[in-house]
Amino acid sequence: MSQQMPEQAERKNFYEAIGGAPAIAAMVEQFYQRVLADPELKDFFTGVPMDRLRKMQCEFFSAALGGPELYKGRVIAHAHQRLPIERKHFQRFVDHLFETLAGFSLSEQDRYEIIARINLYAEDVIGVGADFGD
Ligand code: HEM
Repeated sequence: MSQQMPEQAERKNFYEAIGGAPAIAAMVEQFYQRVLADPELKDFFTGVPMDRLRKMQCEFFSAALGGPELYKGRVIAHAHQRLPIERKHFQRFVDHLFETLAGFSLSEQDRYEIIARINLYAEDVIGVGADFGD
């Protein structure tokens, strides 16, 4: 095989691509500025200690993007189980993440791949405490 795809052949380490721990911290900071400025989302965070949440999110994103930090927070489903988060809230949250990532050294494809990873948690976050339908 003469053709190789060095970056695509293995699961890409986005943690390195984005610029490691300092970039993750800056990204999380900018991300929550957006989330807390969103009238559809900000009320979810009333009374939440944001310093702890930012720290937890730094750990979470580092781990999710292939970095060395361990996520030491609660299981994602447990952390959100009392919150009435609907799909539309989740979508806005992810849209803010996508927009925030645009300010970092990632291609558009990288950003879509990161969003795809984060979307894996949708069912853990949405509706656990909101929708007892059927
Ligand atoms: C994939 C999407 C999401 C991920 C990966 C995520 C991740 C996290 C993490 C790591 C924590 C900290 C857990 C801990 O304190 O141990 C947390 C807490 C929290 N998240 Fe999310 N989250 C997501 C979506 C959302 C959405 C859509 C909302 C609301 C619109 C939301 C609202 C909150 C709130 C209010 C807390 C604090 C809960 C508390 O301290 O009781 N999250 N989330």
